[in-house]
Amino acid sequence: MDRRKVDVAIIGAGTAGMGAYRAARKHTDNLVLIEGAHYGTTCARVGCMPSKLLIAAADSAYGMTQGPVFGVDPGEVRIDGKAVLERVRRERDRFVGFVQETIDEMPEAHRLWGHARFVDAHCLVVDEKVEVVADRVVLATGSRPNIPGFLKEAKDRLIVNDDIFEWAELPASVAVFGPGVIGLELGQALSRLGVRVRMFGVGGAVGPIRDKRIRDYALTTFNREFPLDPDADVKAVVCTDNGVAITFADQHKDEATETFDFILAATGRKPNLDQMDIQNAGLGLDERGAPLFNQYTMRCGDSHIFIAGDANNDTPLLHEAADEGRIAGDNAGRYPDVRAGLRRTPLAVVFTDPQIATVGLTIDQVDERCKGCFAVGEVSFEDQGRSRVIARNRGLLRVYGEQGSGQFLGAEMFGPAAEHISHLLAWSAQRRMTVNEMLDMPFYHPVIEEGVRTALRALNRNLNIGPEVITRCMDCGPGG
Ligand SMILES: Cc1cc2nc3c(=O)[nH]c(=O)nc-3n(C[C@H](O)[C@H](O)[C@H](O)COP(=O)(O)OP(=O)(O)OC[C@H]3O[C@@H](n4cnc5c(N)ncnc54)[C@H](O)[C@@H]3O)c2cc1C
Ligand SMILES: NC(=O)c1ccc[n+]([C@@H]2O[C@H](COP(=O)([O-])OP(=O)(O)OC[C@H]3O[C@@H](n4cnc5c(N)ncnc54)[C@H](O)[C@@H]3O)[C@@H](O)[C@H]2O)c1
Repeated sequence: MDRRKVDVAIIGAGTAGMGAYRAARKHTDNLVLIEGAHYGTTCARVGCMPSKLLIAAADSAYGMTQGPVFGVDPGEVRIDGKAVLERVRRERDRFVGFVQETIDEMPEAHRLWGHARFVDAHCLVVDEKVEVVADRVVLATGSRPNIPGFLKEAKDRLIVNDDIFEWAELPASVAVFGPGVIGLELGQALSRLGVRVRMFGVGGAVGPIRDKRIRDYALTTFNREFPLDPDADVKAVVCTDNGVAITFADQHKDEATETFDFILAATGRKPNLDQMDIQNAGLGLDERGAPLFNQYTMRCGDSHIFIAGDANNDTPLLHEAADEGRIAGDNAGRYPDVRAGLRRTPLAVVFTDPQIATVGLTIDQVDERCKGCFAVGEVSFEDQGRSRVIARNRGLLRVYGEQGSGQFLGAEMFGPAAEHISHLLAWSAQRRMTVNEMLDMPFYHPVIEEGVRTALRALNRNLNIGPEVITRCMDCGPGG
């Protein structure tokens, strides 16, 4: 077996691993980036980018059906599934190509191909061919779909997100298990592209929404497009000659059986730590077998091992993976002089229509932090001026603030332009702005952000800081 001795070994060449590599390289040239399956990153290959490309096609199809609202008749809308999927792949391959170029620019000695596992805390074996003895290690192994056992009854009709982007044609029907982020994004997109979709959940959750009023609004809205039961009673999943038959209790609690071409498992993801003999690394593990780590240094206990990205299952989002990779790589490089890195205000966006966004603390976290002394401001987008003008007037925004200080702490939104509005709100939260300070900022007319001002004014009033809110106030133009 070949043997290599390095200062830093990074396992996984995804977003977190590549970020860790760049940061560690500022400290040492004796390092290696180990990849066992694909270069290109989950984000570009099968995650953020191809999913958003599919959603863009679905948005376009849906937008055409909305033409008559404005008196514009697009004629018959025909969806060419083959062309839709070809564009998804073509653009996806461009993004993957950019990542591959970055990998190609790395010195060959810094790249090692193969699956890594721990022999002991410093020794890794890669594909049983190379032994890597590393002074420090970064774990950036990402995650993969977590599929409940009963779905495996669907056999070759069971798919995960990766498979959709390889389809040559759109199927006629898909049952989606898991109305989480992936299920909602891909399920709604398929539905808008003409695929019959039914969605099954457990426990009542809808995406990442924690605020009950927003969850209920979103559930009603999605159910206008496709059936979504967030707490479904599924009795059987059986593979037949015609597809996969699912027997479930319908909305009247009667037993119904419906057959689909495929089942999409979107039931959460699990870290890729289970096939690498992590127990040999000598780390403190939680009840699920994942290493305990510090969120600011990414260090596992007081060890020489750091963990970043989806592998630590903390906040499995792209920008967090990038930040965590950079912090982990920098600390692995500078070890033992470990430093705390910048962690940003929580921000997540789900690219459904309307979009879902979560910012800062959830309503339960606000309640806990303020010991009940907080208030909520709300706006409905149904009568909001700009939203009505462009016929995107669906949704709710709820903003949370602390009594006394008047500090803005967080928000949840299901509504138009949430991807943009959530940034304004997250930036305000990170700057620790008060609601008054946010209301001092300029608001143009007529824009969707005027709805944010309405919610903030309501919040200020409910905090007993601002004046009584005037219903349909015309000072700033109609529909604010
Ligand atoms: C369908 C979908 C849509 C998404 N959309 C968004 C979005 O819109 N916005 C957003 O912020 N996030 C989104 N995400 C989440 C985002 O893609 C991930 O948080 C991010 O890609 C994680 O990066 P990572 O570096 O941790 O993992 P990865 O990019 O998965 O990299 C991990 C790498 O480690 C390798 N590896 C694993 N084990 C070993 C081993 N033992 N030895 C060697 N190599 C190994 C793997 O092969 C892989 O290449 C989406 C995810 C999915 C699945
Ligand atoms: N726009 C984005 O930022 C984006 C998009 C896609 C994915 N992601 C990231 O990827 C992560 C994983 O996404 P995900 O959608 O797989 O996970 P998730 O945790 O968001 O959703 C999983 C859903 O499956 C449900 N579920 C679990 N077991 C089930 C069962 N047996 N039957 C039916 N439903 C079941 C859960 O209740 C939950 O609603 C997300 O947490 C997110 O961080 C982000």
